[in-house]
Amino acid sequence: MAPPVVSVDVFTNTGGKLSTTLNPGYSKRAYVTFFAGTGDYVKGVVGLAKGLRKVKSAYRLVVAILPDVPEEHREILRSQGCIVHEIEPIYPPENHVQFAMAYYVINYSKLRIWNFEEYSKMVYLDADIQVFENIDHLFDMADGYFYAVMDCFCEKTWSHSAQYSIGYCQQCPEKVTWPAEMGSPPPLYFNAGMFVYEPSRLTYESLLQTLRITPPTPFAEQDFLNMFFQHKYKPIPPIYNLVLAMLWRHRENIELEKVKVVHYCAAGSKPWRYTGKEVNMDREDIKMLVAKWWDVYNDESLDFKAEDPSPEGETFLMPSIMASMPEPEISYIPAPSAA
Ligand SMILES: O=c1ccn([C@@H]2O[C@H](COP(=O)(O)OP(=O)(O)O)[C@@H](O)[C@H]2O)c(=O)[nH]1
Ligand SMILES: OC[C@H]1O[C@H](O[C@@H]2[C@@H](O)[C@H](O)[C@@H](O)[C@H](O)[C@@H]2O)[C@H](O)[C@@H](O)[C@H]1O
Ligand SMILES: [Mn+2]
Repeated sequence: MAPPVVSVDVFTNTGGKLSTTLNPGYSKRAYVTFFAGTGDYVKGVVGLAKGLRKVKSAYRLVVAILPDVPEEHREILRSQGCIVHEIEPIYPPENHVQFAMAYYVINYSKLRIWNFEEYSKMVYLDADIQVFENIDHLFDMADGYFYAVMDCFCEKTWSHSAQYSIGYCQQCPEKVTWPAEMGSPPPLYFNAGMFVYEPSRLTYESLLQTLRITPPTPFAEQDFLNMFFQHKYKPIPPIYNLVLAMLWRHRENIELEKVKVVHYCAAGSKPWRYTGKEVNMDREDIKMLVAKWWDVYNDESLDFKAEDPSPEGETFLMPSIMASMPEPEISYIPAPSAA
């Protein structure tokens, strides 16, 4: 049976402008990405900021950064119109698990973005994502759910898993059916490089509480979020997060010309590190998508200019000054339950 993918087509895209005028509450929306380290991921964030500008997104890009990001990189991001928001790292409980990629350990820090309560809804995008068409309509989806795109289990990064060992993938569940002796098939599993969520102090506290008693697993915060939001998860179509391996694993599930969001997550595909040498990287579709990323990154007309009409009529100076202040230490008093 095909998975119950939510259709997003029903939403008319007003670019957010109209909705903002009609309902001031809509101004509490933003895109958010995560950025750590001294390395070249800063290029990914700059590319993403320019990509969102190119598609005329009505909302700002907040960059949740770890303390290790050097000042010069923070300045580059501010000069590209981003709201730089420092967060403290979050570490998983002590354990000897092997992450699918060693650096995934820092990704638990992503959980801090649930504490961004100045926004009512946010769309999270990895720094290795590019947005080629406006996706502001994602903010109009019903509250109360966690929206993301289903992942693929076919790449070697999944070799630790039961799914991989029997050749099962949720993208083609008929090809290898889940054997009865292995119990019920695993619940739908999303890729955590892109998701739509609602910041909430309560959810944030609960995420941190739960993490304390949850041993880490190979896909780090992605596994954790899948477990935590299992019953709130609603799959959205793969055009909102094209995990590149889908192009050679499940080509029949992808209409490339309709893809709005590309996630350069396959080994060797980060555009700013691309050499074309790794397996599958010499494909024409990959070369085309990497070239499209560079077109946006190199386009000087997409650089932020202070005189640009700011999304939502906000001034650009105020929020970035405020956002770069450390998070206040608030001790949370739970609100009385409505029941
Ligand atoms: O040195 C790093 C590594 C990762 N990231 C952030 O963490 C995300 C997740 O890592 P990555 O996208 O490399 O994982 P993949 O999607 O390739 O599995 C990146 O997109 C960045 O937002 C970062 O800022 N610096
Ligand atoms: O820390 C866990 C990470 O896991 C994810 O990785 C992907 C990616 O590594 C692909 O190459 C795999 O093939 C795919 O299946 C896998 O889920 C997210 O993209 C990233 O944002 C982050 O959450
Ligand atoms: Mn990624």
